[in-house]
Amino acid sequence: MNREWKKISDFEEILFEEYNGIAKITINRPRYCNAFTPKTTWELSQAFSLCREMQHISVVLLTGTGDKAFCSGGDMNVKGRGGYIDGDGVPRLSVLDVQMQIRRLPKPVIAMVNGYAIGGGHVLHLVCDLTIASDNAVFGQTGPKVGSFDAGFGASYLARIVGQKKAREIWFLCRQYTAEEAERMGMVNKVVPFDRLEDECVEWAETMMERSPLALRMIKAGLNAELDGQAGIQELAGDATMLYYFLDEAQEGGRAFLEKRKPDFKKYPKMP
Ligand SMILES: CC(C)(COP(=O)(O)OP(=O)(O)OC[C@H]1O[C@@H](n2cnc3c(N)ncnc32)[C@H](O)[C@@H]1OP(=O)(O)O)[C@@H](O)C(=O)NCCC(=O)NCCSC(=O)c1cc(O)c2ccccc2c1O
Repeated sequence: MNREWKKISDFEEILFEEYNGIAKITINRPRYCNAFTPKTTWELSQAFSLCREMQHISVVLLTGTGDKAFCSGGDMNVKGRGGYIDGDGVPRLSVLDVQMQIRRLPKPVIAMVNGYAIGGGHVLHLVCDLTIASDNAVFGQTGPKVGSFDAGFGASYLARIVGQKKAREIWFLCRQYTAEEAERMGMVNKVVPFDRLEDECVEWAETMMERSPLALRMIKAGLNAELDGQAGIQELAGDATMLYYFLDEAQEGGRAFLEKRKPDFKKYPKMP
C-alpha cells in the first residue's frame, strides 16, 4: 500500500515522518549503506526524544533508505582515535546513547530491516523491541575484523536472545547470516518479501495500537529490568511512581504538606 507519510521535522542525515500515530525514522545515507556519523546519531537522538514527547505517537519504526542496507554501523570514513569524529573534531560513540533511548522509550520500537544490519547497525536492530526483516536482509557483526567491538547490549543482550555459544560465534567469526537464519536464532520476529516489509510493520504497529499503551509501557519496562539491573529497576519504579501520582492517596500527602496539617492516609485501602 502506498501510504502518505507526513514529515515531522527536517534533518540532514535522517528522515522523520509520521502516519496515523506511527513515527518512521529512516537513516538516510544510502551511499554509505546507511552508516551513521556523529551527526546521524545526534539527529536520531533528537527524533527519539520527539517520539517520547509526542503524545499522539504510539509506535516507532526504525529503518534505512533503499533496498540494500538498514544500517552498516559507524561510518568508517570518520572513525578516528577515541571514536567517530564529529564536525568539531570531537570523537564520539554516541550511538550508545541512541541504544539507551530506544530501550527506554515507553513505546514499542520496530526495527524494519530492509537489507544489511551490520556492526553497530546490527546492535541498533537488536535493541529495538521487535524486528521485522525483508527476505534480502543480512545480519552480522564485523567489530573484530575492523577494529571495534560493542561489549554492551551488542554482546550481553545478543547472548540473551541467541544464547552464549551463538553470540560468541557471531562476534568471533564475523560471519553474515540470512534473514531466515536470524529468525531461527530468535533475533527476528518475522521475515517477509521486501515489498511487504512496510505493510507488515504498519500492521504490527496498528495491532499494538489497539492494546493498552500503559500495559505495553509497563511490560517493556519489566522486560528491560530483567537485564538492566539497577537502571532497569529505576525505569520500572519510575513508572510505578507515575501511576501512584494519579491516585488520591499520593495527592493527599502533597496537599497536607501545603496546608500545613498531618496527612490522613487512614482512609486509603491496604489491598491484600
Ligand atoms: C555493509 C556491507 C557488508 C555491504 O557490502 P557490499 O559489498 O554489498 O557493499 P560495499 O562494501 O561496496 O558498500 C557500498 C559503499 O558503502 C560504503 N560503506 C558501507 N559500509 C560503510 C561504513 N560502515 N562506513 C563507511 N562506508 C561504508 C562502502 O565503502 C562502499 O563505498 P564505495 O566508495 O567503496 O563505493 C559492507 O559495506 C560492510 O561490511 N561495511 C562495513 C561494516 C562495518 O564494519 N561497520 C563498522 C562496524 S563498528 C561499528 O559500527 C560501531 C560503531 C559505534 O559507534 C560503536 C560504539 C560503541 C561501541 C561499538 C561501536 C561499533 O562497533
